[in-house]
Amino acid sequence: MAAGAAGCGCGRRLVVKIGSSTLTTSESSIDYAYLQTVADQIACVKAAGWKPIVVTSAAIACGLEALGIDRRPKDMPSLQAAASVGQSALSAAYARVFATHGIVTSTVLLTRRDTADRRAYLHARDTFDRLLDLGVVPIVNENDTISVEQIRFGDNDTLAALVACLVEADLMVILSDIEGLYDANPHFHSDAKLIARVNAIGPDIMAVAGEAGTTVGSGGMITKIKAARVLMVAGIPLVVCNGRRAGAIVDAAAGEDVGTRFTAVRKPHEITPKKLWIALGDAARGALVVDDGAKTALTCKGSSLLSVGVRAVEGRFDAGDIVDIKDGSGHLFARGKVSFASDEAALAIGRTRAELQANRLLASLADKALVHRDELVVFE
Ligand SMILES: Nc1ncnc2c1ncn2[C@@H]1O[C@H](COP(=O)(O)OP(=O)(O)O)[C@@H](O)[C@H]1O
Ligand SMILES: N[C@@H](CCC(=O)OP(=O)(O)O)C(=O)O
Repeated sequence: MAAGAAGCGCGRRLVVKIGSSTLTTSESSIDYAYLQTVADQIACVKAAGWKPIVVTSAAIACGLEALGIDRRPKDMPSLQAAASVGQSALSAAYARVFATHGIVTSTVLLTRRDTADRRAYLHARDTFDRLLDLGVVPIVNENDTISVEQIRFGDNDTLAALVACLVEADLMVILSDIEGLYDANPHFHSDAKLIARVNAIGPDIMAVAGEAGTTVGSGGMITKIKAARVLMVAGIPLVVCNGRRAGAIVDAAAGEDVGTRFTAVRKPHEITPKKLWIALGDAARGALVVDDGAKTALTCKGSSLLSVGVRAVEGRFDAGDIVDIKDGSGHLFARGKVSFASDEAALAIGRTRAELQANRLLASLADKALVHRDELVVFE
């Protein structure tokens, strides 16, 4: 890291996500010396004008350490209890390392539900705005202690992407235990090569990230790619790099070549709070498989998805649920809020508007798009 390499951030917003596997030692306890180096770097980019937010994992690891539990339990109440113990220790550790630079930190614990409706979303955004105005470095984690399956993100890559979109960040950096995205998991493929830049996420990129991550972390590379997919829609660059590399945050903020940089080449689509919720906020209840014509209409023309271009309906869902939208080869390229329940959709697919109108049972579906473009997020 060169002196002054952080460049002038000029009030630009930076979200730094630190994964469990990076923040913990091989014994799964918090690496406090490492945490200090993170604070040193964040103080450096802050001094250069950036407004940083840290999304941190490892409350559970921290709690297990404090409770003297060696093996990570599998049941939710034990994990939630560990998170409850660990989160305060984690917050205190961050407060301590940042205090050495005279920086005040705050704790922000979020669940999916906190961003589910526009009001909650705006409240969260106002709080971040005020904290950043006050010069505070917010330390964000999922509220693991109260999050149950339906309202939890589970991994912090998704949470960090949500925070980055919420605050309209200028850059997000994921500090992981690996140099970046490789063309195969290097833990299993010794000849795997680092991919320095990704400009589009197609089936090829999804395929290389398919294998599971470490036992400490919960996301692996696939959740980072999914986060990148949403950030690309929002026009926010993402760097995934090795958090143990000296000066990683400073170099990533300065735009130097470090790890894998994901950038959207096309003009970013507008990502509204509603679209962000569709992209990240809720698990998909099913999927629609579309033909090539429908894919082109969605990706190139910004059209709504009409029944006529849908080839198959997967899973059971109600009107208003979130569904994945895949092409004929199974590649997920969009998500949306569906206007019909799965049984209605199964009857309507492949039919034109005129055919729906002519059918007494299906006529009520003729005037609605299966997924309206205002409720559709296209990743390509
Ligand atoms: N193509 C790939 N390139 C790099 N890492 C990969 C790839 N596929 C799977 N992985 C796995 O993802 C891991 C990083 O994810 P994870 O362990 O969840 O870390 P974190 O705690 O930083 O989120 C790597 O250590 C590696 O095992
Ligand atoms: N919220 C959890 C961390 C979840 C987690 O491990 O996420 P990740 O680092 O993205 O694999 C915790 O603080 O323990």
